Amino acid sequence: MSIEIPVGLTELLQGYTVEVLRQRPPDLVDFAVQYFSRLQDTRSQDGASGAVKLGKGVVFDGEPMQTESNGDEDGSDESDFEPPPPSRYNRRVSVCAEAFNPDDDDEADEPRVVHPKTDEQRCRLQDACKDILLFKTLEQEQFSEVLDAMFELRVQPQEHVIDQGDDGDNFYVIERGVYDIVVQIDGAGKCVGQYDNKGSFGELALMYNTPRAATIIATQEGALWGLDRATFRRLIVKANAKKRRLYEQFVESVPLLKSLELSERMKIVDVLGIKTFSDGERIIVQGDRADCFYIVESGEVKIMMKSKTKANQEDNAEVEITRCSRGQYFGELALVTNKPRAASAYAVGEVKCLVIDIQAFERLLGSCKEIMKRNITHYEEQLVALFGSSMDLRD
Ligand SMILES: Nc1ncnc2c1ncn2[C@@H]1O[C@@H]2COP(=O)(O)O[C@H]2[C@H]1O
Ligand SMILES: Nc1ncnc2c1ncn2[C@@H]1O[C@@H]2COP(=O)(O)O[C@H]2[C@H]1O
Repeated sequence: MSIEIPVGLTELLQGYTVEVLRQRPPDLVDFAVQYFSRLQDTRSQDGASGAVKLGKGVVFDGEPMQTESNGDEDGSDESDFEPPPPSRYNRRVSVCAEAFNPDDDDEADEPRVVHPKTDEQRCRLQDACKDILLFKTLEQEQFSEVLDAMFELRVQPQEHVIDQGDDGDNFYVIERGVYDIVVQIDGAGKCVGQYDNKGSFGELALMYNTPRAATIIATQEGALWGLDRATFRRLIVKANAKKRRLYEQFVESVPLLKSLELSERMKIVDVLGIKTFSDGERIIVQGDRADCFYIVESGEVKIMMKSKTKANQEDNAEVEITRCSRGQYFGELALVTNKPRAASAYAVGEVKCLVIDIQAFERLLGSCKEIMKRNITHYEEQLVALFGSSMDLRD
């Protein structure tokens, strides 16, 4: 007997499930009542009759729905659609309303945003974006769309690029400059980190429809590339939905992450990038400054350290310390101790790693640091066994 699934049922339940995972309400039934009542209210406000439009309308932590115009009314041609760069001084003032619904196909109809660039600008933009983890899971065509939509902006010392609590307007990629990350803790602003001439910020408010989670202040004159909220949601959030499907299960199986809540693991999936390395490629260089953390998804990684024995020190020989395979992590030590990389890492055969940047590591893996710290003792024992002398790996 074949069962016919009513049109809209999958989307309806998916929307509800995503909200549950996002908000983790204590009572699922109460939450369902609230969710579906709001959905119905939104539908009647919209005068919607047939298919249920999920996601865009149901908000629990904000105000009623505010849909973005698709800008198509004037019938303008995609290719000559050229909006002015969204202004940082002209922020959305209401709490943004779209719920997290990456599978909403309607966004595919929104006009493509294009900010024309000179060859010189495009070169600088490509260089700034080459290591941005959130872009690593985009198809080539989507990545080109993102680059087309980005716009350049200059910032002055002490300028606030983002203020905590504001609505999210843009995502930013750093071309140059140093930026403090300031978070309000117990009523006082605390600098919790810094971006130093690379990286990106401003993704959280756009991904989860939440107010900005930190204030970002330029400490010197700098240059940024902005990506508007609509393009970010249409391309990056959508690619993230695919990433969740691909990596959720794997991330569940990583021993280090077992102690985290499901929603925390999903947040890790949302911000991670995927990098592949060919046989023999150096992934980490001993002595370098650290800016990310790795989990092996496939293949094997060889950890090598410059020898500490006198005889070998002269020819600077590297000694193999250990290998990491699927589900194991490396590159955490320098992030935990604030020291340079303690060893080098090389791909053995083709290797695929999940990569998490230092800011996301600090924000999302804080509670795993104890496990990592305990492992340092094991590292020290390994080094004693290999080199015959102890080494101080701690901060
Ligand atoms: N510890 C942190 N807490 C919150 N946001 C952070 C932190 N470190 C970096 N950020 C970035 O600061 C940004 C502020 O705006 P968003 O909340 O949109 O996205 C945030 C992150 O990209
Ligand atoms: N015995 C060891 N000593 C130091 N690093 C090790 C050892 N075994 C594995 N590693 C990994 O090698 C990585 C090199 O970069 P990090 O210092 O950031 O983090 C290090 C650890 O993750």
